[in-house]
Amino acid sequence: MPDRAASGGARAGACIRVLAPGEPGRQLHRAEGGETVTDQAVHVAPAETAEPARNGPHTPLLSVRNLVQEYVTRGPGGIKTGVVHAVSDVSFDLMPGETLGIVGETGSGKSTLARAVIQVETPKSGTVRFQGRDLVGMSKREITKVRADMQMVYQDPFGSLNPRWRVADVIAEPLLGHTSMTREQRAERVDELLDLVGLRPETYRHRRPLELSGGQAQRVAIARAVAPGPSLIICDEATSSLDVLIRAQVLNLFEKLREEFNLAYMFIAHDLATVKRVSDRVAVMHLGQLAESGPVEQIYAAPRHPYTRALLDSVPVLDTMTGVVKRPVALPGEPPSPLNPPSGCRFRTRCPRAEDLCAQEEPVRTRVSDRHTVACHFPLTPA
Ligand SMILES: Nc1ncnc2c1ncn2[C@@H]1O[C@H](COP(=O)(O)OP(=O)(O)OP(=O)(O)O)[C@@H](O)[C@H]1O
Repeated sequence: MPDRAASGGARAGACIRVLAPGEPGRQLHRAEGGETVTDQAVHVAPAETAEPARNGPHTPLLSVRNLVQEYVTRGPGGIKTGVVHAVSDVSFDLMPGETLGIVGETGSGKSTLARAVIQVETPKSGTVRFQGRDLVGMSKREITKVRADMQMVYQDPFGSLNPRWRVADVIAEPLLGHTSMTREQRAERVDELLDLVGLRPETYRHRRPLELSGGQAQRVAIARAVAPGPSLIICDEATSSLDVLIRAQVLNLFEKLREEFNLAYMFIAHDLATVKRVSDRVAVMHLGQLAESGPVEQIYAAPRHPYTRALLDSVPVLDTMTGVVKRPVALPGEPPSPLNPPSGCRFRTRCPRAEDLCAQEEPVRTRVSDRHTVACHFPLTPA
């Protein structure tokens, strides 16, 4: 569905000058005509994990390797009671302009992965190479600079917008590092950004966040995220709290930004239909691990991991040919505790295909086709 509100303001082919803090003069060009993407170097990923983008260069924008994040739980007196294995040995690549959907049940580690990637939290181990540089262990100052290129949009826009500030100040804040920009230039930039996300500058620039609807506030959060000219936006349930119509508009907006600026997204969501709609590739997380990853059409049409199959079966699907709604099948049992994951395969206690081997050995991620990997001793055979 075309998003008139969102598309109305953008001037096709124009060049919105959105600058990263500390990078005077840097410009983010619309990608139209195969134009500029970023001004940073990118590195070549190891051959075993590099996955070609649909139309892009063969060098990842983001390369995550063996990422581990754990939380120590403590009881009375600060005594250690356990370790939550929130993210365990996760590796993936993300190409410029690509959207990687990340799905999984609640508690499977999606948000922890996002926080570790953007370095809101330092991971226990592993590497996060972004534009060729490992972010893990960087100083706070360096990370702040990198964040201009890697932005996050959260589920609750009101939580990330200062309620006392006017919309114009909220969006202008990431631009304040540009001492070379005058106040007038910043104001002009804010109006361009409001225009870009489909909000009339004259109507919205002076409002405060609490005077906005949820959809409008999310657009402001997106304008703020886009302001410094990022090449990656991490969306953590960014459309989950929006009603269906507004969600469609915001998804269209993400798509428009991607087309115009060659933006890449990590798109975390529970809603499998939304992930299917926006993603090029999908990574399926189960209890902190990647159970399966691959091109969206393969994951949805022919999943190879029994967990992915069960996730897909757990949502009602309308057969558009017959008009019949396929009844959902609940995922078997409760997810095991990340405090004490099962030995071997972490899904085995709920898996209909589990055999002795599954308790003894952890399955390694295996490539089942060109860009499709699965971590299962007994993967499903494609129909
Ligand atoms: N700061 C923390 N301290 C202790 N445990 C944590 C912390 N943050 C997350 N966890 C635990 O880590 C696991 C992964 O949580 P996470 O929020 O990443 O999952 P999720 O897939 O994003 O879930 P949801 O879809 O509900 O947001 C959960 O068991 C959670 O309780």
